[in-house]
Amino acid sequence: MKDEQSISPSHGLTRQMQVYLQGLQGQRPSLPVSPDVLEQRAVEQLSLEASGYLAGMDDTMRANLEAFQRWRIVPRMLRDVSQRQLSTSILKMQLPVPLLLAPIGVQSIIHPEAELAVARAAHSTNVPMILSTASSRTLEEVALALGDTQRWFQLYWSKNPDLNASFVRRAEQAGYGAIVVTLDTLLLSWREQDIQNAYLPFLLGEGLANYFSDPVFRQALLQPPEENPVTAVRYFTDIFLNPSLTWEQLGFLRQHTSLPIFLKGILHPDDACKAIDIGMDGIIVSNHGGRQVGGAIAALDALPAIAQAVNKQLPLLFDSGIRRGSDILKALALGAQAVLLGRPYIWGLALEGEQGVQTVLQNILADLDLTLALSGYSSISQLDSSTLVNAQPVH
Ligand SMILES: Cc1cc2nc3c(=O)[nH]c(=O)nc-3n(C[C@H](O)[C@H](O)[C@H](O)COP(=O)(O)O)c2cc1C
Ligand SMILES: CC(C)CC(=O)C(=O)O
Repeated sequence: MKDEQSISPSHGLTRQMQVYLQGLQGQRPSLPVSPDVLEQRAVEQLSLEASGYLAGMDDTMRANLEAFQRWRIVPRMLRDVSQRQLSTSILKMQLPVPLLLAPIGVQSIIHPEAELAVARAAHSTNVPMILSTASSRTLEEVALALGDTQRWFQLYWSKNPDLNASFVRRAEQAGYGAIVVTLDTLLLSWREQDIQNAYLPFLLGEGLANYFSDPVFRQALLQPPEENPVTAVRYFTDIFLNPSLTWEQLGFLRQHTSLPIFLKGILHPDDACKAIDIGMDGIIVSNHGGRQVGGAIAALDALPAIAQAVNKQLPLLFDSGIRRGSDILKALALGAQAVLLGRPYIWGLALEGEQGVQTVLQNILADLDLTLALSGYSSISQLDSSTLVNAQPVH
């Protein structure tokens, strides 16, 4: 059972009233409601190094946000929207809302409770969490904090096949319901701020909890990471980057798990078709929040052609640039079945820990619920390309 914070069908109205009633008692929301102000406040709170790492790269990130601005919702009137349906199902998984928490590594640089705070907020709101391989807490600890909340495990495919198999085995044992293989980070991009700050958290041993706790990883070392962290970090850097990975090798994963496999980082329709051909279970259209290829296509701009190519043959998810309810609605209208929320929940974590993540989730879902209703839809399943118009800016 979830607590009273979990999302109900009339969540938008309930949340709005709750905030206004608190206002009557002289209480304003402590966390900024506007995503822009939220980001700004989080940046002020974090060290230069952590905020630079979180930001990543500017150019593609800006393109992601601009792409959302070009699509506009065309609201329809008088269609009885008193009951709203936000739930969806992906393969055999029932999602209460079309939203999951994107895998974000190294959360210890943001807040001391890191992924545990996020997991507790995911649990109280009943929003599924995708845990990064590069988490600061082990996948088993996070599973415990999540309780019965749905969880998926994101896999960074290292050069050590036994380690990859071990991660997948551990994820299965800890109740993760899907494996998300991230394809766009086989090398780290040229991140100007991190290079300027001479900062890479992994070199300081941050974000390596799953590695340091893994029997295969430990076996490859002469001394355990607790005794010789420098060598352990060096071994991590030796195996993490894996630019020789090819489509053929994905078959290895199939042999090692019966869990559904999602590929994250697809931006070309031909790659989406390849994923179908080799028997993958789902696709996440994403440009990693603009953090990997500077000058890349905005993820939202890639979505319509991929949705057309996939033609509902497998579930299509989306991330990169989701900031408010209308963004979720737009991505669903363009063919995504659900979206992943990235940085906004981390800004909440930076400012107010578990409570901050919970508030960010409640706000964006309230916004989605109200935007859906005001646009004339009683269910997210009614959204399609006719919901939107592409309004190119006039120069
Ligand atoms: C600080 C940071 C760390 C991330 N770490 C991972 C990761 O470990 N694995 C992964 O697949 N994606 C990672 N991502 C990418 C997110 O999963 C997601 O694709 C991206 O944040 C979505 O864009 P948005 O932040 O604009 O919503 C990371 C993103 C950020 C901001
Ligand atoms: C390099 C990863 C371990 C973390 C990540 O995906 C990111 O920083 O974007």
